[in-house]
Amino acid sequence: MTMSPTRLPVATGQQARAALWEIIKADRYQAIYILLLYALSAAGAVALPVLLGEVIDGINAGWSVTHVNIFCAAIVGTVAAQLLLSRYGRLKGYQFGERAAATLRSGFIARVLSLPLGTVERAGAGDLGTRTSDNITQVADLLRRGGPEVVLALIEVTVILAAAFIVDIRLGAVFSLGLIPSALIMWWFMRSARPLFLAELRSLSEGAQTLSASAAGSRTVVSYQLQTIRQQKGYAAAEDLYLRLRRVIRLESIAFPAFHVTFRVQTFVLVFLAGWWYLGGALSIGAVVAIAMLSIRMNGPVTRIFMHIKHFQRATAAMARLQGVHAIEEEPRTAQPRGTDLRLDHVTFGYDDGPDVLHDVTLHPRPAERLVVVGPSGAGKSTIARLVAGIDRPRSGTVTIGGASVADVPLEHLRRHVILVTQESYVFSMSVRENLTMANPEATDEELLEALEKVGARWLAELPDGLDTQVGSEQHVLSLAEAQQLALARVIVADPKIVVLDEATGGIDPGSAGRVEATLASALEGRTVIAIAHQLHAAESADRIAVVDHGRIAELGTHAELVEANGTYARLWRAWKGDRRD
Ligand SMILES: Nc1ncnc2c1ncn2[C@@H]1O[C@H](COP(=O)(O)OP(=O)(O)OP(=O)(O)O)[C@@H](O)[C@H]1O
Repeated sequence: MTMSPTRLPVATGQQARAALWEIIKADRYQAIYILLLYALSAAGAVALPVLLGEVIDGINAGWSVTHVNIFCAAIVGTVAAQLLLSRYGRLKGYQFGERAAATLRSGFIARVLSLPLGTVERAGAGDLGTRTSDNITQVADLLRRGGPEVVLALIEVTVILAAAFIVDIRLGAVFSLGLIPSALIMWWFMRSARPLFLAELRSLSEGAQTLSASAAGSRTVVSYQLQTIRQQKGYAAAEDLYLRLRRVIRLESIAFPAFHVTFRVQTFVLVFLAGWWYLGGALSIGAVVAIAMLSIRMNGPVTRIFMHIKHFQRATAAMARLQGVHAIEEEPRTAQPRGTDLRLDHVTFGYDDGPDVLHDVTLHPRPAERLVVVGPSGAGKSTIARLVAGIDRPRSGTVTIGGASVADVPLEHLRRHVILVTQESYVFSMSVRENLTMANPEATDEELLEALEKVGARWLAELPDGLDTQVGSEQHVLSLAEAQQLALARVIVADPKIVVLDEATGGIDPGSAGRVEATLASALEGRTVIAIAHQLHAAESADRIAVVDHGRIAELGTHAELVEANGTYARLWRAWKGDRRD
């Protein structure tokens, strides 16, 4: 279990904004159409005060009733059209946002799936989990709601200012200048909030990481009595998140009131000036009413912009985390194996910057042999399995299949020949059939049933819809043992040349595990099987046994040879036999 993951990178704000812009640009014709709709709707909205001002001035100037009625009908028509346009524009805006969010989501998932497996694994479930859930949701919300709202609001602001200039050029100028302090506060808030939001998101992901690591490794936590340490780590993560959130709230509690006060002051100054000029005879009463209504109307879009800026900043911080995965170096996998001969030669390996955990390991599993790897906990058995499966790459030495470095073989090619089954069997939320055919879409129902039979999955008979039963976390939940049987059946269906079983029957009760392994062994007859085992029941029947100790192959031979040699294996064997007799 890895308790301290290697963080995935985070892109800069500029890269995040550029990536957002690219997503929007991909649907630019729709974007322009929506902008036009917004502009028309905003123009309709500001036409109301301007027309009303005209009517008031017209009444003062002695317009006829018909004249006034025509103007009033025009006002009603404008309001109705504006309402329809704004509804339709919003609908289009949200649809645009949904499409953009879908592009973002699928792009991110595709990128994560193309990353080196070791990198994804070591990033930890918390980091990846928050990126794929919270962070994507934040950006998607911006694209589908916040973004269209801010654009609409900006257009409204521009149109209101333009209308103010039309009503009276001096008032238009005062109105525009009066917005500068509010704009400066907005700018200051944006600059100060971004690092705080980034820190908040990082803290959130680390909290999630701490929780998921404790949950995933709960058995280790309990057996090593680590509950208090893990609990303290959880409290520390929660405390850190609390402090980060407080900083954000403190900033908001300064910026929001400051913004509202400056905005109110400018409205007051504007209306005061308009009144003053009216009293001095420099402005008509219609213009005063129009400017007062425009300044009241300005409150809506400006407040919306300010409210959404917070979401915009949080979303760009989230986008920076999503874009971060693009900064990870690609490992081009282009090697083409000739055959499936597997070899580990003088392999040395260590995790990240840590010390070597494998030293000069040389192992040549023979075609179709069943090689059981045993050894004490932490000796390096699973690490060998990961190297054979191409998840990690050796620091020195080579792991090859058909002469090509395993870590350089394209994954879709490698998975046809080498499959690793670990104790953590994942059940996909789909039918039992789909869970199996993902390994071989051409497999028939008979082959699937046969595979399930071979791994002892008798529970299938009890499922309401047999192979069509939907399984997974939100459907029919399979137990750990059932999930492992499903994973093993998937291997039989995939029919690869090399199978690496890393404690693959660990979740099945010891009585059944031996039986499942025996049937599995016959099902995998003719394949090279490397089985990593804590229990030695499978060792006796293996073709050869490799004993790993302190990252080295300490012994290699048949059961009889190793018992005869009276070394580590013989000791383990005697202890295991003894335990069994007790
Ligand atoms: N992701 C990781 N990051 C850092 N060190 C790791 C990681 N995984 C394993 N190690 C270390 O590498 C060494 C070998 O671990 P490995 O899991 O291969 O041993 P193992 O023989 O399979 O043990 P077990 O039987 O307990 O699973 C151990 O010292 C372990 O702490």
